[in-house]
Amino acid sequence: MANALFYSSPWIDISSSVVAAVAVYITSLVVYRRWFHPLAEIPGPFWASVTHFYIVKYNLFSERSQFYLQVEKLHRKYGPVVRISPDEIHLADPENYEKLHYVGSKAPSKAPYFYDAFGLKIAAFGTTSNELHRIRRAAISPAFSRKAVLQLEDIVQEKTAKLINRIKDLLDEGKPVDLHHGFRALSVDIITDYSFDNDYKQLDSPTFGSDFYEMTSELITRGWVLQAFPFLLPLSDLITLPMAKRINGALYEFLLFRKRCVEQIATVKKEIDEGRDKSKHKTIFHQLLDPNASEGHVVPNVEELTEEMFTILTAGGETTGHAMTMITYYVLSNPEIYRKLVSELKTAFPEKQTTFDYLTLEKLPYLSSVIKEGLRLSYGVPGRLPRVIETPDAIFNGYRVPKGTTVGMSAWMLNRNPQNFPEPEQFIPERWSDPEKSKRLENKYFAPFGRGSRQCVGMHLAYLELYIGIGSIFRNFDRLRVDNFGPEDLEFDDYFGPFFRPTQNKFHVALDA
Ligand code: HEM
Repeated sequence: MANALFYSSPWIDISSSVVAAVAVYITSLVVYRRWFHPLAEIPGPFWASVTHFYIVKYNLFSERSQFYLQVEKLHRKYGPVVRISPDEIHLADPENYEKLHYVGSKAPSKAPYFYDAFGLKIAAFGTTSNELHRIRRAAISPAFSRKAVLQLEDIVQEKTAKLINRIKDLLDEGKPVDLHHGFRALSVDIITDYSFDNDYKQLDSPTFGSDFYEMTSELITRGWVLQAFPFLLPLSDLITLPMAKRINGALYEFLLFRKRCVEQIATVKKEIDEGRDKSKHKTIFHQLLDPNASEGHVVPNVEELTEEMFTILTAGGETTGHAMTMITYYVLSNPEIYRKLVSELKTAFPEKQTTFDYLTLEKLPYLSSVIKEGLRLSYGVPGRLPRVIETPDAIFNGYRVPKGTTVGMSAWMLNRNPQNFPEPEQFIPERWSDPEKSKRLENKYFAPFGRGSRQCVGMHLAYLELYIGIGSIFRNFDRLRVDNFGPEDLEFDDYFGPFFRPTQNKFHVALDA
């Protein structure tokens, strides 16, 4: 009797029907995605063709976030075009880079599923609409032109001299110097001085502001969580400072940092509006708030300013600091390269001095080759930059790819292509010494700052910092050695930028005996 009741329960009938309907839906979806989808012909693993969780698995549920390495393995197995999710493909052939990254209203746009997770939808970096990007980019570009950036040279010189003095003091005391954090402190102090005329003084901190780096590293990992579960994004906006304090220390520090940015923006804007501004130099704000900054310049509102500033502070610190760290590591690990670089700098600047002018530095051929090779091997943004095809069809290596498909290429693969960079894992500045060959590589096969309309806006500033930072270090110190850091410590996780684990040794230098 009880069994009869059980079997005839309407709830059981409904739930069985729901389960059956879900099973039919999932099966049909899998069959469609794998065999009937417009990308069905594109090779790749079965699971990648049927579910987006193929990528999520590598980003979130693996020991390390190294999907960029998995993509490399897939290309080795399946060829130059690989399907990495139901509606996304990845390309390995460098010839495709300029088909994907160019200037124009029909150029592939940034993929919303990927970039919305950064929570910066109205900033030049985060916006996925080409039209909105054109407006946002026009607002910030004048502040980062080569001309505008050259006016900043004094700031870069002053901060670099400060770092050099800190290094000298520590070496005199017989202590190793933490250049992993030292270079990041340099970039953060430069960008905050440039932005607010008020730097974060990380170069004065005994640890070079390592807590700021720890906070960024801890929080950056959450980007992939928000990408996998986008419904969490609006919820994360509801977290207040007191709530964050209870939930997670890094989150609390991050919200404080964001609050501080907003307050600084409000103060600077008010001072400029009321004519009380006493800045020592023209900041990014002066540029952004000046309606005559450039033709057609639209002054951003406070919300837009906040997002732009926040992007600039986070994009401008870690990337350049990381490149300087890697360049210094590779030079010190190769005695012949170290000797050649120091010799070129000594010839150009016979006297030891505190400032080394940029216009002279950027003309030094060996230093330029060292910087290019360092940018190649530091992989500023190592993983793919996913773009959505905006034209009816695109063709990559013979495969027809319809409008709306997400297509990506990565610096990790581009910079290690053995046809363009033989012995790709070796640091060989000489590969850039022939001007014609170097130009060909730079024009077509090398894009550390991206390419096209979404190319890095901070590129001129980054070069200014790299030339002055690297030039000053190696003109001042010709007897450094790497301290307790080896090739195994170079392995990184991809959280849009390359990040090292807390357990890995950080790059330190000491005086050679
Ligand atoms: C060595 C240093 C740097 C490297 C390797 C680098 C690399 C890149 C790359 C690859 C992109 C394209 C990202 C994408 O398509 O999603 C990018 C964009 C961007 N970078 Fe940099 N960057 C560096 C320094 C800087 C600096 C110093 C700043 C700040 C002033 C900055 C601000 C930005 C911004 C705002 C964008 C977005 C541009 C847009 O979409 O219009 N970067 N960067």
